[in-house]
Amino acid sequence: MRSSLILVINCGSSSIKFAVMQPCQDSPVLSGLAECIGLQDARITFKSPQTDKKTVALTTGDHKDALNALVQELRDRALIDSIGAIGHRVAQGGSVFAESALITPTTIAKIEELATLAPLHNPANLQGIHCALEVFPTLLQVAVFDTSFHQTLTPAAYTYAVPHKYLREHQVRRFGFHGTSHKYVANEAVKMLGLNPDDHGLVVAHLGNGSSVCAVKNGISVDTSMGMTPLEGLVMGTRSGDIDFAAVAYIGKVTNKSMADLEQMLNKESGLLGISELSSDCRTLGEARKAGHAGASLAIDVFVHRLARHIGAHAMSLDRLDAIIFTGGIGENSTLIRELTINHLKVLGIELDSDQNNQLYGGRSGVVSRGEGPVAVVINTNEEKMIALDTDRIVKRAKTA
Ligand SMILES: Nc1ncnc2c1ncn2[C@@H]1O[C@H](COP(=O)(O)OP(=O)(O)O)[C@@H](O)[C@H]1O
Ligand SMILES: CC(=O)OP(=O)(O)O
Ligand SMILES: [Mg+2]
Repeated sequence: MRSSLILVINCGSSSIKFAVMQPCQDSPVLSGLAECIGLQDARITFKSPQTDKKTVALTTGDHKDALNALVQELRDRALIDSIGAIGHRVAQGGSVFAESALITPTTIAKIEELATLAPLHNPANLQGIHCALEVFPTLLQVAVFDTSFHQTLTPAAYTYAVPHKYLREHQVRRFGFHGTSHKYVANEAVKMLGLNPDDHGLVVAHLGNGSSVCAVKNGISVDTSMGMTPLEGLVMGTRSGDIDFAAVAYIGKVTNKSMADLEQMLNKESGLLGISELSSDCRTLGEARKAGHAGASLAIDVFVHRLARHIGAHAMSLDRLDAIIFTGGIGENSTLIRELTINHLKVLGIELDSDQNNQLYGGRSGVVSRGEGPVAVVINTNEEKMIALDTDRIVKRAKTA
């Protein structure tokens, strides 16, 4: 397996996910999660199918420190020489990148230009790219964009109702995110449910720290809830999702907050965390709700209400509705969020199968509804596999060009 492994890097601002993949396999040979990047107690945890979890404290806690710890682990496991290429998740590819791209100085310059359109994500993604170029200077590297899958949105779906010159002159439009995940689970759903690849309609709910809904018609994204940046749409861990801009302007006026403060408030202090005044983590909120915490209860109710509303709205962008798919950390594991959401979907003819729902978490997928109508399904996403496959394809193309 010499030089046949792909290192997948998904760099966030405070965490980095790594996976060492064989492109055609579902499970990683090694996975890693660096947490609390930039903070004092930064650490990295490694997992492989053969060994127990191993956690190492990071010295400086920055992105480069985490990558160096990963390199050491790859050396210790004699995997370092088998890494043939690196795939990076990049959130915002704008209208520039309709597909994954080989990382070159031009690609980096374009990703830098697009950073204002995904301020929480692209700068962190770029840090990962720069560090990886330093640490692995001889390997080909590929950027895989969240936005590529949504390049099929029509102008009706991506245009904001603001003066058109802002789209013409400044690219102000909806792009959508989580495309790698939406594409993967939609494809899995077609296989799992035996749907016709040329005649199906799905609504995918990717629910993680960032969450979005996508309407997929015959394998193609036709609508999605995130917009120009990953702030629009659903309620998220710390992001508000949809909000009346006049409400934000009013908050700015009564608190003297600047535009930058307001952006920070909507991205980092809102969502589940902002409503509950407790946590952004759905697990913590589920437990607190059971214990009678009013803020946690309200946060979950608002999350579910918004999610059900977006699922219903996205169904209207399809010609037929075969299935609603739950994926991402919350979608795959929270039986509570699925139960509450499916109970909101009666108008669509979807009825919860409680027994099935309560059994699907921790990596198990399947149908969680009953009856004749569209089905509700849990499918585990695998962005790492998609990134590895695309990286492999782009690198092979570059080598034969
Ligand atoms: N067993 C669980 N029950 C409920 N929520 C869970 C469970 N496991 C993970 N989650 C939630 O999933 C979310 C993180 O999802 P994930 O997809 O890993 O995030 P990211 O967007 O960072 O990739 C958190 O809100 C976490 O609480
Ligand atoms: C685009 C986005 O929201 O990504 P994440 O879920 O990783 O925050
Ligand atoms: Mg995610």
